[in-house]
Amino acid sequence: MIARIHYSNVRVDSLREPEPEMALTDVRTQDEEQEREHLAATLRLLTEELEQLNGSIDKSARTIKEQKEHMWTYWRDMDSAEKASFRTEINLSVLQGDHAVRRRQRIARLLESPYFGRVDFRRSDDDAARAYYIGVHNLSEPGTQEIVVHDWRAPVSSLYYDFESGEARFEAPKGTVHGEITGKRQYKIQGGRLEFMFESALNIGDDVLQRELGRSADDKMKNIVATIQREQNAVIRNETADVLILQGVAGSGKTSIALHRVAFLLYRFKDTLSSDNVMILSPNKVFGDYIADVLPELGEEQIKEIDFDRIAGRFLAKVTGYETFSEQVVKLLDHADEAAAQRMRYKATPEFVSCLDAWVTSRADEEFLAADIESKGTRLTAEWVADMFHESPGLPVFTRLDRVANSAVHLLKHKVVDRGGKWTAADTARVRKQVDAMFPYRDAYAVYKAFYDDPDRRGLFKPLGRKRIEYTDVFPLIYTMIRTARQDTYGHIRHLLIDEMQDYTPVQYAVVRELFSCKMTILGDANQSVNPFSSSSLPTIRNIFPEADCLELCMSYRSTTEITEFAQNISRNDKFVPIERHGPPPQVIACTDQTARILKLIEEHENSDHRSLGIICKTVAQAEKLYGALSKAGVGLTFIDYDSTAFAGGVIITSAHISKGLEFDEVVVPDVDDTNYATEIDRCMLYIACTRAMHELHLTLAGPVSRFLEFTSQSRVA
Ligand SMILES: Nc1ncnc2c1ncn2[C@@H]1O[C@H](COP(=O)(O)OP(=O)(O)OP(=O)(O)O)[C@@H](O)[C@H]1O
Repeated sequence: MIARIHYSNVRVDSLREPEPEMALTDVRTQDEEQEREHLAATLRLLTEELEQLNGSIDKSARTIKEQKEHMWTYWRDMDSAEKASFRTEINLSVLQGDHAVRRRQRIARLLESPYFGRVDFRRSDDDAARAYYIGVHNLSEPGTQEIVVHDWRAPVSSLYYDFESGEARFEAPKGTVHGEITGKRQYKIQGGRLEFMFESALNIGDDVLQRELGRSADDKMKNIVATIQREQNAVIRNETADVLILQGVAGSGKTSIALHRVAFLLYRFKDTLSSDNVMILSPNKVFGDYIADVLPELGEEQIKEIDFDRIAGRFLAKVTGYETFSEQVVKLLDHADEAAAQRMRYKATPEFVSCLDAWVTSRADEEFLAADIESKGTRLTAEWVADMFHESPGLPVFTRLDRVANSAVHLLKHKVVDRGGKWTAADTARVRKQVDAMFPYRDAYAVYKAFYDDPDRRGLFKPLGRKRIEYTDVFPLIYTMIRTARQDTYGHIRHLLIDEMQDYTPVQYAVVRELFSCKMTILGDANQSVNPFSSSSLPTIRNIFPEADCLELCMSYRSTTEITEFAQNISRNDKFVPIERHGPPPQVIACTDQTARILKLIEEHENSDHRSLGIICKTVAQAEKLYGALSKAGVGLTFIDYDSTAFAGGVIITSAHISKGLEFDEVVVPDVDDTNYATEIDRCMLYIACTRAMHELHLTLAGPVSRFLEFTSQSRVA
């Protein structure tokens, strides 16, 4: 085995300098031959490791079974120390078994494709270059511990992503290693077979990237380790930022990169960070399902997910009913009433957060009125109460009131009992009532409501009937709850990912800051807001996190040049750099019977090589109606609405809002007439819908074309 591995770690300088009389094709053949042998040797090593792991997993299972049988047989005769020691032994065996199972999963992945790249690097203090093969996981030769495949996250692997031929360096644990890259190769290995190999002196070769981008969409997001680009690598490997803000145009790989960043951080800080300590704040459950495979593919456990609706549920379930974000978006798409828009705009500013914060915190000083507390002939003076209350100025007001009440109950109860009296639960309740009466508000809801009594703010709080508040009040109210009473936080989370950052307001960020005191990666695209009245711009988010590192991704990878240029005409972003990849131009199809035309597009799709088609309507109601019509015609398609939890392949029908973050080989956008797409929010939806397409985009309409598509007047088809 050792000899095989030594052979495979062939010194590449000998490969690079062919004998003068050798023809180039001979060198290529020789290179390919050596690569095939290297692959075969690596696969042998993996197979041996797999067999060994299978053996140790079987052994672990047998040991656990025997240990359990032994424990049950002698359980009665064991003392508690023996029982505890037995349990520890079994737990240890289970842990070892789990570890071996995880390792086996990694080996199985490597057997499928052991590596995707190689970089030949000569250290400055070395005469010859050495080949470093790079894959999804590490693989070492068991005898020598020599690394045969380097994990893509290892320090040396950054050479592959960051440098072209020539001078290069990487950060090793002992300091910077300088040297020279003498060659780079990329491989496509599938099912253990070398399908192709590229020599690439430059950055991760265009050829491989083009092949990857030209592929059909999967029903799950896939990992991109083989083709991570340099600017993306900078985001993934940033170890220093406590908060990292990533602004990226549609399709620039923000979500992919954020997940790869998590995998990198889990590897880099494996002693202090585990997947249990990382959470993603995602826009919805369908999106959560779509991204669910990326981390497991990279050999990491899936991370927990949360969304703002669930945070709202946790706080408000017992307080009040409330409108959800999606209900707000639906309402806005239906009809944006100016007064509601004004309320949203007002509550979407950083000034609103400061103003609410100042008002809530000053309530304790301005409105708490200490009074005597009396119970069963015993009394605590107002001075005592005031001293007690002012002893903890840093605590939220209701927590301070609780402290006063608890201390008062404690003291009074002792006095009464010392005198031979009795103290009951009703006495405790009476004391609490007296303390509560010293502050004019019963709870956070009352405090929040009173904030709008100020003449300047009248009319800005408008509940939706009894016991139901607008979405725009949900997070201000939760913020008030946090500022007025102690709340449980997500203390165990050490890294939080926030996707779709533009959709969250400063007060939502204020809530996040209170609940998560951890490092964060915040990503989004200002052009993909779904609520123009309350979206946050990059400068706004930067102001909320002044300590953040801000990075930007401008190259878009998802769509063909034709689709990205089309989408740019709907909503321009001058920083946008489309990748050079061509396909058919988007079609705007004017027709009298859109359903019939869409049925024809579905039929064409089913006869094509494409795997997914997204029919993206402006609203969920429109999607549901069209779903009914298409299903009636016998088409098999999946309707996704706000309650859906899973993302499937094939033909999908949904709304633009729900399609955020998803992608399809082909997209159909129905009803692109000027009644349906007329307002700013409609423009956002149209942009989101069009940018979901990877290879083909079709838009259908039956009336005058939307004002946002006037640029297509020359190219419409009937
Ligand atoms: N370096 C890369 N190599 C291969 N594919 C890439 C690369 N970067 C991005 N992609 C692909 O581009 C597509 C878009 O990626 P992703 O969904 O992460 O982008 P995004 O910026 O979050 O998009 P959006 O904001 O529009 O939802 C995906 O198919 C992803 O695999």
